[in-house]
Amino acid sequence: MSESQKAFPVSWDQFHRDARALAWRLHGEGPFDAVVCVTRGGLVPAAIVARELGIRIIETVCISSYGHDNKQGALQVLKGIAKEVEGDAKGKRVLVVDDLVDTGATARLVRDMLPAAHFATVYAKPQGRPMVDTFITEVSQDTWIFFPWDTGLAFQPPIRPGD
Ligand SMILES: O=P(O)(O)OC[C@H]1O[C@H](OP(=O)(O)OP(=O)(O)O)[C@H](O)[C@@H]1O
Ligand code: HPA
Ligand SMILES: [Mg+2]
Repeated sequence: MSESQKAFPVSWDQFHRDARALAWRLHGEGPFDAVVCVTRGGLVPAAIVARELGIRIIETVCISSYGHDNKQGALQVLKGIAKEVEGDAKGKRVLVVDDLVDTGATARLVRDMLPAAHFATVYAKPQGRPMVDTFITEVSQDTWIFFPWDTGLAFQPPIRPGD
């Protein structure tokens, strides 16, 4: 995260509520036969959505691009999608779940693999938003979202410095 970016910390509680809200919205879009989860960020929302919608076939597509410095590097597909989940219709009745879309590069790559799938994220930034079919909360492009699995409780200095 650079100094000009705003921080948007998300607690476990808030994330669960937002992922459940996503499941409610997706309930009207299905039915879906399988979930394809974009690891690793998509693992937690995929578990929540699959539980709510009664989907028991869960596949992963393993993609990495952002390092610990939160800078985007080249997209790397570490594992593709199994043929039996992809199906003949290139992802018809398949729900793809990720935690967020930022530039849209990851979503574009997965859409190329599964053009007929429904793509859902919990959060979306404006640049990547056109790549997503369903999302819950939009944040500005200059916001960095901090997920609960990446953070912990820490002292916060007061807004007004002093003692
Ligand atoms: O829209 P984009 O600019 O492509 O960014 C969004 C992607 O970046 C993050 O994944 P990351 O590559 O950091 O890997 P991770 O899920 O393992 O944290 C996030 O989970 C999305 O998958
Ligand atoms: O805002 C973000 N937060 C966490 N991971 C991310 N990967 C891309 N953008 C983000
Ligand atoms: Mg990811």
